Amino acid sequence: MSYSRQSLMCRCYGAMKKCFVFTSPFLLLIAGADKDGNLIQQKLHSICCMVGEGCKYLYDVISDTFSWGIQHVQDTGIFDCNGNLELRVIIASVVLGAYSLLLFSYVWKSRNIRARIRLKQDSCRASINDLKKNIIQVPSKRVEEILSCNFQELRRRLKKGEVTATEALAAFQQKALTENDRLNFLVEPVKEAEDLAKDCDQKTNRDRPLNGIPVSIKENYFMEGYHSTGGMSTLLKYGTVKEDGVLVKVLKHLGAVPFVRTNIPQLMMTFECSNPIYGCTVNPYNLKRGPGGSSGGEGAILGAEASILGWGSDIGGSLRIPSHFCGVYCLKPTAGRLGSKSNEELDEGLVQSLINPTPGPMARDVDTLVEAMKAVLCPFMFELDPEIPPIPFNTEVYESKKKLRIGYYYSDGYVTCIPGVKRGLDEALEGLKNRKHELVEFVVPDVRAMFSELFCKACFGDGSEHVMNMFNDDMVDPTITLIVLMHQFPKFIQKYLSYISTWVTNDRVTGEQMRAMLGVGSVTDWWELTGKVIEFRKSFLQKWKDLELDAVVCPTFPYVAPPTGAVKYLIGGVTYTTLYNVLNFPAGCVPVTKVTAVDQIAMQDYPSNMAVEKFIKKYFSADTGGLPVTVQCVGLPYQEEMVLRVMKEVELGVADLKQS
Ligand SMILES: CCCCCCCC/C=C\CCCCCCCC(=O)NCC(=O)O
Repeated sequence: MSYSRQSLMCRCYGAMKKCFVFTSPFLLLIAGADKDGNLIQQKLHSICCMVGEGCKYLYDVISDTFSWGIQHVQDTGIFDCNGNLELRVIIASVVLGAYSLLLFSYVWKSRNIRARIRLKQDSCRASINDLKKNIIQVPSKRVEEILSCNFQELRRRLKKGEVTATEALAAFQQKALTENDRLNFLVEPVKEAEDLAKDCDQKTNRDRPLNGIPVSIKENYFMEGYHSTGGMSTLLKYGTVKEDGVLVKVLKHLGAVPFVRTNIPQLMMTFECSNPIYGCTVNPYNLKRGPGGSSGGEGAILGAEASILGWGSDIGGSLRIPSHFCGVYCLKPTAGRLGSKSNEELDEGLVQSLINPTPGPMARDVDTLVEAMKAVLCPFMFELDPEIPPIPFNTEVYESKKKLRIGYYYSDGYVTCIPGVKRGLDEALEGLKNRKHELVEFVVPDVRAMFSELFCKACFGDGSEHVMNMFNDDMVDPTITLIVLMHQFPKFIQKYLSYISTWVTNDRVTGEQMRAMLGVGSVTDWWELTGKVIEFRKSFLQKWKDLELDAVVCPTFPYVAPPTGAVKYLIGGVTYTTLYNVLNFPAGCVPVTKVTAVDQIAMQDYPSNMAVEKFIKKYFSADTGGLPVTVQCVGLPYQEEMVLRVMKEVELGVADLKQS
């Protein structure tokens, strides 16, 4: 069945269900009264007896509710109950029958969904067990030797034939399987990895830029023969992908060996890495905490040093948040620089063109990111996707020794950063100063309005309708139940709830976000929104130009890895990352420090005015020792090389500080 027919059916079913659920209590009230205002108890009773004893309880509840309802109607005198008794019996039976049908269809559907999920889980488990049984045997000393190499060293050894691609693959497979038992970052291994590695071992292939390098790939990347679901089991129905996406094709062409597919949050629009198909991934530094998302599986596998180069994606922070929580490096390029044909359009209809997602690399040092970008920005990719601007990596910008003028800020004006994050930025700035760069304070514009009025409105412009239709045929992960449940209510109730939530949380952003997720009303509204985004970009750019900045360095996120299950209370933090998606500026993360006991004690002075701050105080005052902190380096659109240069400067600056 086509996507659009499927989507139309879901929409109809959803609308009917909503309509029915909200009107039927009134129909039942009308149907339940006879001319004296008494309930048609006997008749209902006999119907219920026919269905069996089990319904008796239901009948009692309904009957009591009717009695109360009718009494209430009579007391208020607004309904004179002179209708036709038989008609009411029919209405009552129809309503009850329809409820039973709905219940039955719900149970049936849930059964099918569970079966679909179980099937996929079984096949993933079998794949993992298969690899465990058949993994190429490499002596453990050799494995350790390979795993201890950085990217440059591993590439050099592979090129010289000192390490074979097959050995490198086996070493990372072994490490990934071991770490996965602890962290659950694996969706499934890539079955053809061994064949790809064997091919890399041919002498004629050794000069390829990524020859023999094992790479991990986020689940939403298209790979022939694999499902790409974004954690939505409903998308399993469309089967496995028929063709590799652009980046996978490019990586294979360059000699890389994709060896595992990694986990994501359900729908990929939050940063709690959990979904009903593949379960919950945890943080390599603290198993009670999350790795972030949506590229959370990538964060965890790289943080656990079970991969050397990974590929994720980002529309609101999905590369940067897991990098920050797991202490790894990443580059979120300008949306467009690596195209959009690698991992998007999981489902037609989920595409909007105002704020675009982008694929990007994740790694364990800046050099790997640089080499990855140099490699993929190649004629082969420009030919495959002519929409990608054919701009190769600008080595001159990256290697320039020119002193830079760098803007910085400690707060974006909304959620205050915890002490460990502030200290991380202190260290990065000190390192940059020591390397003779000029630092300039930078004040960012209103991020609250940016997040709700621009980011949420753009990403959920259809009032989250398309997404909600997908949930009609899926289980909802507990990490997003609340927000999905809220969308079941009619819009006017959601609006009402949004005002209550502003009042309860003492935070206007929560309510504004809820209203923004109700979408825009018309094409005119969408154009207006587009105008606002353009205006926001223009005025930000002007500020940047006025200060003559080369780059900006700032916190990646206001807090470190949160306990699993806590993200729903901490969403406000995303203003730090979403800002650079709305602007479409490239940004990367560099790990700079880890939370200390002193940082934890300093949490006593953390504000607790808004609910989000209270939750931050609750979750980050203890048990955060040793959790990584990164800083975010930002550049102007299409200046990925400048971002990488600043990242390198931060990396070197912080390393110097630690040595001195
Ligand atoms: C209607 C149900 C939607 C449930 C999703 C929760 C929504 C929370 C609202 C806004 C928060 C935005 C957080 C963004 C996190 C980063 C996501 C991201 O970059 N995804 C893109 C990708 O993975 O490619």
